[in-house]
Amino acid sequence: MGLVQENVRNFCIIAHIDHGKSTLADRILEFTGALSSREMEDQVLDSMDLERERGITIKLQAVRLQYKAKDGQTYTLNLIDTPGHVDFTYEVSRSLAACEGALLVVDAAQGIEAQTLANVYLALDNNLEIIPVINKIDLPSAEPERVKQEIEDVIGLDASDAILASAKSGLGIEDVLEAVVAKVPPPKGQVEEPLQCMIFDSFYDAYKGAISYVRVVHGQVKKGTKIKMMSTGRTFEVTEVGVFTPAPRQVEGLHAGEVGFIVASIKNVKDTRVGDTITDAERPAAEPLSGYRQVVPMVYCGLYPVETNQYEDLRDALDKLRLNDAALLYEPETSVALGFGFRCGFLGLLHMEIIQERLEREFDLDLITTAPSVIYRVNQTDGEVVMMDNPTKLPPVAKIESIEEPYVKASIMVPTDYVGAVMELCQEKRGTFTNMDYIASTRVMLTYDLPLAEIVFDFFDQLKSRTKGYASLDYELIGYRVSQLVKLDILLNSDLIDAFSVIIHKDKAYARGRALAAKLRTLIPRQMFEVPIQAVIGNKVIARETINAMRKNVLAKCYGGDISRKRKLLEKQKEGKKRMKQVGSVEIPQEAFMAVLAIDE
Ligand SMILES: Nc1nc2c(ncn2[C@@H]2O[C@H](COP(=O)(O)OP(=O)(O)OP(=O)(O)O)[C@@H](O)[C@H]2O)c(=O)[nH]1
Repeated sequence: MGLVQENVRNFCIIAHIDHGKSTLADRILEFTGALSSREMEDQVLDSMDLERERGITIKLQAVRLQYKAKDGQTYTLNLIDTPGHVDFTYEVSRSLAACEGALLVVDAAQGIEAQTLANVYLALDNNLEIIPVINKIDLPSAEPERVKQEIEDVIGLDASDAILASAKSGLGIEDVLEAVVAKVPPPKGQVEEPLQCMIFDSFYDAYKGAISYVRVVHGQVKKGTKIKMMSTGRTFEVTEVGVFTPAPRQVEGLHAGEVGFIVASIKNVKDTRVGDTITDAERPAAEPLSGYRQVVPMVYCGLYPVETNQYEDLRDALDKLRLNDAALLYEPETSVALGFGFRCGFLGLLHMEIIQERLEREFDLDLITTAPSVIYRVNQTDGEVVMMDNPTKLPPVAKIESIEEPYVKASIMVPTDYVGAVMELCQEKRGTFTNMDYIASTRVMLTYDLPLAEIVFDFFDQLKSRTKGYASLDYELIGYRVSQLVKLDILLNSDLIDAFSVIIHKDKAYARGRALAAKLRTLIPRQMFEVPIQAVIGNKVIARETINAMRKNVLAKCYGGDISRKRKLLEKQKEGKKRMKQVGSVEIPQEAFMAVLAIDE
């Protein structure tokens, strides 16, 4: 097998979002003849519709390519795609662990960004050979020399022979492939040893069940092998092994050092957890590969159907999405205001938005989403510690000793001109300054400890708008800290609307309560009677607004008028109704539930 492994190269592409990772991957596929240019009309590696629309990579994939190098030999290249967004860092780290090398793509006009660095550190942790590629050199604003210098200064990599490329025009692609062959080491594993494969991604196929993308580290796997998932102990029989070229193609077997997929009539992606080790059930490895961890959702929100009769449909839709997304969590919950729905857990805000959009678009559901919340740790006076993902579940004040909230270490990279703006924002968001590093002379890396809850609100949007889009952000969880937190409730017509409740820092509660009450007054239409809106903390009312009673009946002016006009009006009202939720005695439009998020302080 030695000879085969010698000619295998497993590599991935790491980059900040939009620096051209997918475009470069497409060019590589095209160059190696895996796809004709006609097939390249759409970017291939980003396959989901939503991904294409948002221009981001959500699911990573692996493609096997044959490349005839200038040395006359043919190499098997496995290109593993990685997601570019901070929500999916764990998936990035697993796909890196499946490789020996990484192309570090940096935009020649933008230079290094926060996620470039984050990904480079992940790659270094995994001992990957890093090949710098400076992309978009066709742009008039490209400054490859400055970017080279940045790579050397900031990352400490030798960038003197960084490849200059334009994924758009196809320039430098052969140089990239030659560098992969020359610099990325071949895989080392032993075919004779017991099987150890790492799952770096999985997806659900309606006919074949859950399919695992794997890197075989030691041993071999083929059709008929009885495999065991080392984190759960569950066993399955392999029905198919194969590779993507990018079309799926069955192969005889996968051996140490190779990358491919395994099908084994697995009903649920929960059994093919990213990071888990697959071994041979009859000759198991002594230990799993290192680095596996279970992904934990960081952000929770309630999802409720606007029409109560869509509850079952919502459950079915979540079941279906979950098949393909092991990171999505949900459990039934009931809200006094909204009825039956689900509490859902997500990796981050982007993940949450993607799931919401898919539910509405692919499953045609009308949803109400409650404000996202992080998980708080409540230390009760009786000594019990409760993890709480829903503000309505907060124990009564008398039972609370203290509340802790999750904190992140945020790294923000920004041109020096905007340092003041970023510091001001971090201050407003209760951040604690920890560090500032100059990167070249024009840019700065700021580090802050920030409450995750503040990032979850509108931090990223604010950061972008206050720096004209120049700042980039990366963050990682660093633990829990005690904070002065209170629960802010909203009463409509004296009824507590649980879906509006939020946990918030004491110092911000008054401003938020006032703003929220004022906002709701503009969003909730007049009813037949006067509706008071109150923001309360505990028993204390901190803000009050009033929605005046409706004066006219819409139909009143139609009496005696022509019938079609009347019908039109009724239709219109019905349309409007669809987006309304009857809560107690008041009708609340869908936007109101998200308004909690959109308040500027
Ligand atoms: N001018 C120019 N534009 C490029 C080049 N490479 C990529 N782009 C453009 O840059 C944008 C982002 O490219 P993508 O390949 O989607 O970026 P990405 O890094 O894959 O982004 P994610 O998949 O979201 O991580 C697209 O509009 C590309 O057309 C290049 O060499 N030159």
